[in-house]
Amino acid sequence: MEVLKPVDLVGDKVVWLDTRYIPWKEVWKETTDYKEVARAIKDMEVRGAPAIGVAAAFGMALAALHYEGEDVEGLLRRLREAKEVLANTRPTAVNLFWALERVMKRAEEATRSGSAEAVREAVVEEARKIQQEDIESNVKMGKIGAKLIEDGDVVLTHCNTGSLATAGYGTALGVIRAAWEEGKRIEVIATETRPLDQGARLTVWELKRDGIPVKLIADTMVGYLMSKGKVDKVFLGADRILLSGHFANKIGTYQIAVLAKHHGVPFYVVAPTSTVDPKITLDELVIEERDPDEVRRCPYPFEKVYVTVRDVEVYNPAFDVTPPELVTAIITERGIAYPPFYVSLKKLLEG
Ligand SMILES: CSC[C@H]1O[C@H](OP(=O)(O)O)[C@H](O)[C@@H]1O
Repeated sequence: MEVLKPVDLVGDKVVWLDTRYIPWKEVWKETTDYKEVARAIKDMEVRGAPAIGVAAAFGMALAALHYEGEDVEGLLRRLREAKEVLANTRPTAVNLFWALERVMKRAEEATRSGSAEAVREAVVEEARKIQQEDIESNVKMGKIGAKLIEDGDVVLTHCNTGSLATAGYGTALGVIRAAWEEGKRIEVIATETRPLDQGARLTVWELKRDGIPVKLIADTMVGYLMSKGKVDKVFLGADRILLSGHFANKIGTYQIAVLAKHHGVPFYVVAPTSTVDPKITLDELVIEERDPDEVRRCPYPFEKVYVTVRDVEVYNPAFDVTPPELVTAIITERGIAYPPFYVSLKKLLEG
């Protein structure tokens, strides 16, 4: 199945697909400037927790490759500046911060060699490893999660968790792809996922390319379809998972989880262990608030079209938090975590 790498490091450039134009057209961009990579993450040209981690790592690679001096201290200063800029793009997906820490740690370890060239090579190598590990974990999660899908299932998914949100193949969509590739005749129900329509624009586009049957619904239709027995299982992604099993994901996830619990529909989260954050507690979890105009307007590139009165006040949290009691299981590349999650997730992290 053809999957896209939404962001890649090609020579000394970062190349990415501006997903805001999908499904109308594929607009590819490139830059040698880490600040431009940061802007692309902030503007959600590159989006999806794993993909923004990979993009941030490649941003650090640009900072290293385009630092002209040969003094190691100067190069480390440049990398710390880049890390700060990239870390200030979006606050919720832990993959971004985990990737930046990993690349910075590798750079500092490489200074023992004393040469700026060794530091540059180490940074590029670590960024590529992060990309490759994400692709490999997507495929492993796909195989593990596909066992939970039966032939004939109708699977609901929310937002976009495919190869436009990861280094390739996808998390929840990776599970759906794997089940399809195993010959299971499934059908997907994709929610539109207002206000930026990642489901209507990206998930539908990906599944159509894969030839996987998909029906698009408005976010408001989930409860009705579950009440009519039209949904067999829910599979969706995550941006940050706590050891308690609480997880942040695209706004609208929590209400789907409540409806799934009420209607006895199994509710599965699919995410690599790099999305689990063992360091913070629930009250430290930051939910990104985005531009109110995203709710007042159509999504890019029709953002000049308002769907309401221009000065209406707005709430625009980009994510919500779902409690563990609403989660059937969490599928990772290391295995499936079942409640109690503070035990099962810890065990998976300890490998
Ligand atoms: C595998 S993507 C995980 C996660 O990231 C998305 O957020 P966004 O589109 O704002 O970057 C969404 O919450 C997905 O479930």
